[in-house]
Amino acid sequence: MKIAVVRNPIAGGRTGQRQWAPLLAAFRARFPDMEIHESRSSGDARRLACELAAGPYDLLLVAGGDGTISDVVDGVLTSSRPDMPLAFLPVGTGCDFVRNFALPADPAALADHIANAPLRKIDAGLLIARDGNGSEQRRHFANITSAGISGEIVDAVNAPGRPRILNGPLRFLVHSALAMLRYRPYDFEVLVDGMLVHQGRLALVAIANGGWFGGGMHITPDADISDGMFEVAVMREERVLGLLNLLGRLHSAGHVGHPLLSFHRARRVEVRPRDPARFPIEVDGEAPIRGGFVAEILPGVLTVRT
Ligand SMILES: Nc1ncnc2c1ncn2[C@@H]1O[C@H](COP(=O)(O)OP(=O)(O)OP(=O)(O)O)[C@@H](O)[C@H]1O
Repeated sequence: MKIAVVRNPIAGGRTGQRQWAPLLAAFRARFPDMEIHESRSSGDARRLACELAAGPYDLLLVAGGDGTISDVVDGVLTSSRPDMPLAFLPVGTGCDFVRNFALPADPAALADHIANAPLRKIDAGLLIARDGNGSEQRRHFANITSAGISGEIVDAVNAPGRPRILNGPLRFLVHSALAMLRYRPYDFEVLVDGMLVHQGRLALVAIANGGWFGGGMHITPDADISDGMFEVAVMREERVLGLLNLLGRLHSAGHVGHPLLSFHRARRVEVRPRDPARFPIEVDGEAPIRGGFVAEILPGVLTVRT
């Protein structure tokens, strides 16, 4: 099997560096001809994946976190070979997307698993957004697109130019707390397959292919990456304390059944904010866009070996 690895050398920070050496050794032992290609800047994994998908490979192995997987998925799906098989080496801070697969933690076991796993098809999402100038942006995503307080947190965590005194989970925690202190609910409409399911003040809407975001928060426990549908969670909490309480329950999925939450299944979701300029969207843990958007499920477009 001819394998090209797309590696983000900064994914996971110092922990990611430590995880990489044993992974590399185990995969080199299993696949001696494996090639390694490193992303050079933010978003560069997208270019690499697009180029490598057109190359003589049987598999692209993504070594990175959710942002890297998202870039690679967008690169492959916009390449000349969108059915290029993908597999994942989790080296990141949150690594939420890979939680949808029961991957072995041990590097040698993971290499064996990938060598023997069958190819299968899973869904991906397509985000279509309009920026302040009205120009359209399209972006594929692997896991979850969400907007509201989550967009604000991810925006703050990833903001360029912020001193990186804090790293990894602690950085996420501090920025979450700061975003909560500043919290004002967002005013928007959510349409699910053309039906208005909410209009007014919301904390968060999550449009999910997979089940987890925010480093292990099980926001959409019923999400299935191969059912051809999004699972949509709408959170209507307006008070900071109530929101903290709800977010605190997410890791154990203890939010399900809460009166201020509703879940929907859909192929197409439209989100229309009253104030697009104050409306950060996060896509697979990155915050590239602001404003209103449409998300469409693309059933079975990704080929994975997991
Ligand atoms: N060479 C590079 N230099 C700087 N940034 C890079 C480079 N390569 C990729 N990136 C960017 O690094 C960011 C973080 O990557 P990634 O999301 O994979 O890791 P993570 O944040 O540690 O993990 P997770 O998203 O699972 O929490 C992404 O926005 C990606 O575009």
